[in-house]
Amino acid sequence: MPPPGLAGNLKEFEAGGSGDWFPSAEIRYYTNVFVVQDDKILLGYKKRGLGIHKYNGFGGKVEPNESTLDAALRELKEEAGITAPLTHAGTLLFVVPGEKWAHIDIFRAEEYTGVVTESDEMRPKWFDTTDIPFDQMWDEDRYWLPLLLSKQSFSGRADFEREG
Ligand SMILES: CNc1ncnc2c1ncn2[C@@H]1O[C@H](COP(=O)(O)OP(=O)(O)OP(=O)(O)O)[C@@H](O)[C@H]1O
Repeated sequence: MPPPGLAGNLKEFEAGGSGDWFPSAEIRYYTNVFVVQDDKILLGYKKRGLGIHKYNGFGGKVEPNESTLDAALRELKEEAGITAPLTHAGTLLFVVPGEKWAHIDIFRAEEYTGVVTESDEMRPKWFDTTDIPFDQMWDEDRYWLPLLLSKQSFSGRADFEREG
């Protein structure tokens, strides 16, 4: 069974839905971009804000009147200083009690232009794909990042308890 709220149910989901699977919650849209070249993956060490002190792809909130792809390109440029042709890799939904739901579109790039540059928000670092620092990443990344690396499209939902 597909994760609730995904796989074709987006229209009902956005409308607030009904029944057990669709508690009324506002949704916030995010992007996340991973550059993969040969056996290396580019991650960023988050210096401030949501996910501080974790490694992640480059991304952020989709602004009003901006497409998800445009948002992904903008954040990649702002946070890592590069531009890249992006392929949609998967979609994730994160649910935290009492917070807006986070809908994250994840992209993969295999080439880029520009010079990888540290920003106020992110310190970029290349890792071997066999040595990804999952213990310094969001807990659920270990489940779907291997799918991104093997180019299998994915969708998933993770429900978190509140910190503490
Ligand atoms: C809960 N599980 C999660 N697992 C993995 N990644 C997660 C995540 N929850 C959020 N993310 C990512 O974290 C970044 C936050 O971005 P965030 O700094 O808030 O956005 P933005 O750059 O717009 O911030 P400013 O408002 O400019 O500070 C963004 O890439 C988003 O995709």
